[in-house]
Amino acid sequence: MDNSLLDLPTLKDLDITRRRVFMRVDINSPIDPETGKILDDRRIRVHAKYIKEIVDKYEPALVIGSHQGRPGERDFTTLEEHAELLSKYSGVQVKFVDDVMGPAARSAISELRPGEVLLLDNLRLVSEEVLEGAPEAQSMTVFVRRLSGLFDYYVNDAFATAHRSQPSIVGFPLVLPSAMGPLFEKEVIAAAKIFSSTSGPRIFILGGSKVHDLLRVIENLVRNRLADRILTTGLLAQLFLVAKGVRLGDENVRLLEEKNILTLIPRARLLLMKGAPIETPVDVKTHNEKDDAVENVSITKITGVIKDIGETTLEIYCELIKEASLIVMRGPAGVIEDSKFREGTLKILDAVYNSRAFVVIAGGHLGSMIDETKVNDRIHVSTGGNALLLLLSGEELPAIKALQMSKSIFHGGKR
Ligand SMILES: Nc1ncnc2c1ncn2[C@@H]1O[C@H](COP(=O)(O)OP(=O)(O)O)[C@@H](O)[C@H]1O
Ligand SMILES: O=C(OP(=O)(O)O)[C@H](O)COP(=O)(O)O
Repeated sequence: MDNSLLDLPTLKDLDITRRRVFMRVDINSPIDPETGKILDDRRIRVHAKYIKEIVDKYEPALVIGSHQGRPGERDFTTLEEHAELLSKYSGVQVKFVDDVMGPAARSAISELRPGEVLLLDNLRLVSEEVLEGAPEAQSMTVFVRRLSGLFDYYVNDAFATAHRSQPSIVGFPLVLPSAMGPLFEKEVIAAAKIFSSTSGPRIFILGGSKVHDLLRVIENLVRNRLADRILTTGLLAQLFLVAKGVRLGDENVRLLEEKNILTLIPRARLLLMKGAPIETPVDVKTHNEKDDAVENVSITKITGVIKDIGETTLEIYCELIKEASLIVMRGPAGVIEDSKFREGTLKILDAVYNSRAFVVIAGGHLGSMIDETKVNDRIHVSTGGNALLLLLSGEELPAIKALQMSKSIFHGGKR
């Protein structure tokens, strides 16, 4: 990893005391698909602590923005509950406006006084925020042009979204003096130490549902020879099973098709043919919706919808985990929203806690499954998922590039 990351501008390089600040955070959280309520508020708790510190130290008029889910997905919600939880955990009253850049948001921002905090609604309610583009183009969006004039400074504390080249991440740094926030800084410092702290087998346990990002991570890991073993779980495992010629059954293939994952098969096959150290499950837990039955089946005899990795796979993966000196785990092994399919993730986490390895646990859903009492100096729990993995695997993250551009445009920043 590039050590120049540690030269990114920080809050010490700006003078935000009692000034107007727009801070991008990532309080994107797992959501109960039935009730729309937040299932786990770990990211909110972490950000609340830093928001309190910033308010106490600098008393800015602090406007916070975050996304939640993606349009069209069931976790795409408004941020009202997030504001309540931020207030509860920070002890600072966090106002909420159900608008992003319209008249209601702009007047709430203008009326905000030093020492007060306002949360805007889900930034992805603005269609421009969902599109990726170069920083120069994003700085010209209506979104950035409408809001930037209302602020003196921009702070990016959304490390977990640092891999998205979206306006709230890369647009504002080009038009406002900018810095990374305290959580972003902590994550970058921790990431810089990860590979230097180990020698010996490096095992990546990769799962969850964001398969496009993960395939890019795996390609980088393989190209840069950073992984000795990659244990796949979740929807990622299904991609590699299909790439190996395993028949998953119509229901599972349909889900992969809906998520546009089947288009990735040629790239997955190429990795396998190159001899990439990618392991796939030998059995899975399936759910049969007709009779609500849960079965543990071999991958040669799959019926029903795959919801978790199977028992034999767990035994093998847990055995392999014992060999590791570095473990990077990202994404749950199964559909953890349903308690019947949490076992794979929980048992792997247990093996990881009990290993001798230096451990990195990355991402929102996985973070929600950790047992905080097991976390010690050997275990780094990152708020970032794919952002951290892309950084570790050698990519330049758009958020970091934009902060570097900002530093050269505004010469470090003080206004
Ligand atoms: N076999 C599976 N089928 C469908 N979804 C899965 C499967 N395994 C895991 N998932 C889903 O992956 C999602 C979490 O993935 P992701 O967002 O990539 O993780 P994180 O938030 O930790 O970065 C969860 O909503 C979970 O239901
Ligand atoms: O949860 C996130 O990423 P992650 O699943 O890689 O941890 C971030 O909030 C980014 O969300 P996105 O992948 O919808 O851009």
